[in-house]
Amino acid sequence: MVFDSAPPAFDERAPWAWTEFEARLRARESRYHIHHPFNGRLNRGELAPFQVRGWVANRFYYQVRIPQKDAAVLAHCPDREERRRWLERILDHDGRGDYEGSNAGGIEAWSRLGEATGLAREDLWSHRHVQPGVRFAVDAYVNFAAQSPWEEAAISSLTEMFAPRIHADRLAGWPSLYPWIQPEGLGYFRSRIPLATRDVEHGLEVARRWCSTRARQERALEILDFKLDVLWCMLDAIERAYPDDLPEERRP
Ligand SMILES: O=C(O)c1cc(C(=O)O)c2c(n1)C(=O)C(=O)c1cc(C(=O)O)[nH]c1-2
Repeated sequence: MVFDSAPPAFDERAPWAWTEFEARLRARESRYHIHHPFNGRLNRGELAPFQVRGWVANRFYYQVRIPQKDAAVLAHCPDREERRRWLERILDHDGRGDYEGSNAGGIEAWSRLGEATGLAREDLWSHRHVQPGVRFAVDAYVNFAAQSPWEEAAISSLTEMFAPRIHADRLAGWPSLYPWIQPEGLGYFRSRIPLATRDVEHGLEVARRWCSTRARQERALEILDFKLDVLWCMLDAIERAYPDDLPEERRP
């Protein structure tokens, strides 16, 4: 009996075929922050300017930490070709050359979004509006990448499978819903659609190669759930910080 209940010494289950595994990864879209109530209000144009500014200021903390997360991935990656590809992600955010024009990078583009919503540059860059829950969630993501095999960290970036739609929603809706936001500020969302698509292609290649057993495939789904929780917690904290009746003097 003891032998019957002991865990198997090795995983006897066959891995899912790639199409089945990929479909299971993609099905996690149902937990993406696109479905968070705060994102719903944001994209239906229901938020006041101070709530949009609160979202932009808090999300900026994610933006500035992403290249550090990607540097942690690089630090663990022993393969030169893979590092070359991954390095692009850091440059996409930190920029190339000067801080003007189309190569200025995602952080600079997000800071233009901040200015377009009326946030002072100093308010954005000082992170003075960043909520504890946002900081904890984002830092958890960076720490995960710092402590995991690079393939697992690559898999955690696969929430980007679902990001092109959320960026496209903003581009389609915001100009008429929030006419007070200068349209040049939306450049970040436009730039991310092709980059997210390229990143996901690479992330899926890594997942396909790394997840050669059912146990690793299940681990990948857990990792994706963790990252979905990071994004969801960020919006929970932002929603809580900026209720409709927030006193005037505490509004960003
Ligand atoms: O606006 C969004 O909803 C959203 C979501 C995500 C995501 O799914 O993690 C990213 C981004 N934007 C984004 O702009 C971005 O550069 C990015 C990088 C990563 C990552 O995990 O490496 N996710 C995301």
